[in-house]
Amino acid sequence: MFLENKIKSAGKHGWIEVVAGSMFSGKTEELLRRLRRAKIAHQKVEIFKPHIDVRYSDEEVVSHDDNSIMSTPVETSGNILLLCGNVDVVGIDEAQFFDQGLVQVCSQLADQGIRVIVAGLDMDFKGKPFGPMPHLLAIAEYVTKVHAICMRCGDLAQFSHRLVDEEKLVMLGEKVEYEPLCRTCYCNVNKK
Ligand SMILES: Nc1ncnc2c1ncn2[C@@H]1O[C@H](COP(=O)(O)OP(=O)(O)O)[C@@H](O)[C@H]1O
Ligand SMILES: Cc1cn([C@H]2C[C@H](O)[C@@H](COP(=O)(O)O)O2)c(=O)[nH]c1=O
Ligand SMILES: [Zn+2]
Repeated sequence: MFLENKIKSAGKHGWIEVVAGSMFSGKTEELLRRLRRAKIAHQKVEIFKPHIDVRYSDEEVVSHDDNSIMSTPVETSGNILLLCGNVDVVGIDEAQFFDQGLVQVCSQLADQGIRVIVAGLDMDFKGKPFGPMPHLLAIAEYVTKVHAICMRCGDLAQFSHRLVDEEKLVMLGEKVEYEPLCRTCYCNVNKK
């Protein structure tokens, strides 16, 4: 459970929160939970996602459990800065798909007094750090690593194993294309 500071009583200072983990680990659910609570607190919230993420909806951030919130799809991280006038909280989903400029954008927003909440895959299907996520994890004030359930053994999973024969880094997908695995099961499937 993440406990929010009170933006108003603490004065105008910003910070970066990162929610990271494998696919199906609850990143989007946790992002939505934090954003809904900010809205309940009457804070002005803007939510962004990369324009390529159109799995469930063009304009919404949608979790695997079908919870959703309206968002603005953007082509580059720079567009986020242009769309953040007078906001208290900025939410960004699928951060791994953004360009490296997202790091500077998040820093700038936090420096301006905005609470920035970023959710994304920390590793790609090869187990390598994904896009701007490692840098964001390094500079964030608060980091939450969430875990899925391993589809082979029921342990905690931190890897996203690709089930189809495709080598390109970006390939949108769901349960047909990916399964979350623990370290032992991920090592076993990659030995074969
Ligand atoms: N193997 C799994 N481990 C955990 N949750 C799973 C799994 N498969 C499906 N889910 C569902 O996915 C939900 C999390 O969805 P979501 O927040 O969209 O995850 P993420 O954004 O990390 O991919 C869980 O609440 C659960 O109902
Ligand atoms: C591991 C991995 C994933 N992807 C894609 C697959 C999904 O469309 C998203 C992740 O969505 P989620 O909300 O975290 O479930 O990313 C990819 O393109 N490349 C990869 O290596
Ligand atoms: Zn396992």
